Amino acid sequence: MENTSKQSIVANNVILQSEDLYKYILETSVYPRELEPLKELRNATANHPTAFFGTAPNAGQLIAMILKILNAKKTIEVGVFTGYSLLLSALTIPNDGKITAIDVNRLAYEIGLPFIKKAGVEHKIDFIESQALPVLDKLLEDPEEEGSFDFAFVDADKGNYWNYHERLIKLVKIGGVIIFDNTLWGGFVALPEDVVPVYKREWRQSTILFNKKISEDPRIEISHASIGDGITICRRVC
Ligand SMILES: C[S@@+](CC[C@H](N)C(=O)[O-])C[C@H]1O[C@@H](n2cnc3c(N)ncnc32)[C@H](O)[C@@H]1O
Ligand SMILES: O=c1cc(-c2ccc(O)cc2)oc2c(O)c(O)ccc12
Repeated sequence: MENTSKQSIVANNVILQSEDLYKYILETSVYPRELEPLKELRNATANHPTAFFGTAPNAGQLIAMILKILNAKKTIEVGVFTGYSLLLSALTIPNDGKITAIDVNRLAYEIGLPFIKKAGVEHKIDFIESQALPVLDKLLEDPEEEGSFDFAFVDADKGNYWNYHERLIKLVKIGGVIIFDNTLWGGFVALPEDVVPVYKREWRQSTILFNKKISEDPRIEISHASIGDGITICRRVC
C-alpha cells in the first residue's frame, strides 16, 4: 500500500501508516502474550465477511492493561460482534466480575460463544440482544446502577457515540473509564470529505463532531490514542 504524508492508511483495521511496523508490534509484543482463547476466537472470526470489526489485538492488550490498573470488576460492552474484546475483558476481570454486553446481533456472538465457554468465563457475561440505548436507559432507571460501573467499552454504531457517552458518564463511577473505538475512523476524520468513500461519510462526520464534543467535556480527562483504528480513553473526574 502506498504511503504519502497526506493520505492516511488503514490496513488490517489499524491506523498505523506502516503494515511492516504493525506486523512487528503484533509479532514482537502482542501475539506471544495473547491468551490462547483469544487466539482461537480471533482465528474463528478470521473468515467472517466483517472480520475487520474485531478489536485490533494491540488495542486489546492496552484495554486489558487499563482493566487491570483499574481493578475493574463491573463493566459494560456496547457492540460485541463475535466477542474478541468481550472475551478479553472476561479473561481479565476477577472471577466474580460482571460484564453487561449489548449487541443487536446474537448470531455473531454465538460464533464466539464456544470459545468463551471453553475459557470458563461465560458466568461473568450477561449478554443482552438489543439496541444499546434502551438498555443503558433502563440501567439508569435503577439508582443503584448509577456510578456503579468501573469501565465501559464502546464499539458499535458510531453515530450514537455521544448518546452512549451521555448515559455511560452517569453509569461509570468517578475514576472509572470509558473507551470509544474507531475515533480516527480510518484516518478519514483528518481528510477532506471528497476523498472519503461515500458510505463512510456519515460516520466520519459524526466521529468528527463526537471528537470535538468529547474534547470539550469537563466531566472527563481524555487520551486520544492512535492505536487500532483510534481509541479515545475517557476517565470520569466529576
Ligand atoms: C465493530 S463491531 C464490535 C466488535 C467487537 N468489539 C470485537 O472486538 O469483536 C460492532 C457491533 O455493534 C453492533 N451494533 C451496531 N449498532 C448497535 C446498536 N445500536 N446497539 C447495539 N449493538 C449495535 C453490531 O451488531 C456489531 O456487532
Ligand atoms: O467499517 C466499519 C463498520 C463498523 C460498523 C458497521 C455497522 C455497525 O452497526 C457497527 C459498526 O465498525 C467498524 C469497526 O468497529 C472497525 O474497527 C473498523 C471498521 C468498521
